[in-house]
Amino acid sequence: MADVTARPRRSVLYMPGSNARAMEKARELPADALILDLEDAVAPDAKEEARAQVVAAVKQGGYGKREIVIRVNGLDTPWGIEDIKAAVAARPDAILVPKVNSAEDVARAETALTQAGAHEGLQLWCMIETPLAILNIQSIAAKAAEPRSRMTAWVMGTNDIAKELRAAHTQDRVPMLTSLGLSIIAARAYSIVALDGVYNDIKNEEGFAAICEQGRDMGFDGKTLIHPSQVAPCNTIFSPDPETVAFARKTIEAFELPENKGKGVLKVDGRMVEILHAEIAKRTVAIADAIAELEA
Ligand SMILES: CC(C)(COP(=O)(O)OP(=O)(O)OC[C@H]1O[C@@H](n2cnc3c(N)ncnc32)[C@H](O)[C@@H]1OP(=O)(O)O)[C@@H](O)C(=O)NCCC(=O)NCCSC(=O)C[C@H](O)C(=O)O
Ligand SMILES: [Mg+2]
Repeated sequence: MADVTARPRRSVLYMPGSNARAMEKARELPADALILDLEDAVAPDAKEEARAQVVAAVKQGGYGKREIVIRVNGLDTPWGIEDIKAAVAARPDAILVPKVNSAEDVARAETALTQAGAHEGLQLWCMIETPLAILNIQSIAAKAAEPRSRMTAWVMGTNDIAKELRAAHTQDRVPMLTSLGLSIIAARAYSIVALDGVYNDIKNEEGFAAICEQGRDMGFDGKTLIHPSQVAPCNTIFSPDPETVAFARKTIEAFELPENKGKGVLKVDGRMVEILHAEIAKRTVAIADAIAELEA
């Protein structure tokens, strides 16, 4: 699988697959990625109709450079396998499987994608949202290192985590930090993209910004969203700021100067930079360039 980790995923907007207007409106929204949901946002009676609508919307296209993800129902539900077959046939960028509990669940999802005729490059995204997933986090992550693995990204399901833990949704997210932290550590250890969970209080702009900053500072690549009003602030918060990008370019240039060849530590603008900072700088510049290209 090609390296897809430097692609911007600052803002990843969910919408119910039963909501045709939302899927239409999403063609105009500046979200980096869209999740067309067949799972929890769709009532049981509406599952088949939503599946048909999502497939039609993805086949119709018009989403530009936005990454298109279909969240299917769990493989143990009455809809899961049919969702996967229909979703694979629509050729999205990724299929998101909910409530992954173990490495075996990842293997089952990979097999289901293969049996459904998944195209080369189709990614598998997994929801991390159960206590078992947190307990099994390293073995789940290790599946990404297997040859031909499609698993590239994790999405934190903070509503389900709060439900399962009987934890409160507090603004500081203290009850959630163990789950978020372990997931980030495992994702980073196995080069998996990590996306933060949703913020339910749509009207609370200050609270949303604070929680975006917290997720960014923990290391998340971006955040999942539920409403168009959350897209622009989220893009801003998860974009590297211009000063950081300028300093990153200077750092890379400094290490490339002939007189600095072979050096492990330098001073740039009065700050110590080591080779590890040059590596961080390269990623910052790659993300900034990818954002510029996406927004061009
Ligand atoms: C939460 C909502 C039900 C609110 O809907 P509504 O009251 O219609 O909102 P607005 O009137 O403010 O909408 C204004 C316009 O924006 C469009 N809209 C709204 N939401 C979306 C969206 N998500 N994507 C695209 N467009 C959207 C409306 O159509 C209006 O458009 P216009 O006609 O031009 O005026 C609703 O926002 C919603 O359904 N949100 C997504 C809910 C969802 O998908 N939930 C599932 C994922 S969350 C989850 O399960 C995470 C995880 O599993 C976990 O465990 O945590
Ligand atoms: Mg969930």
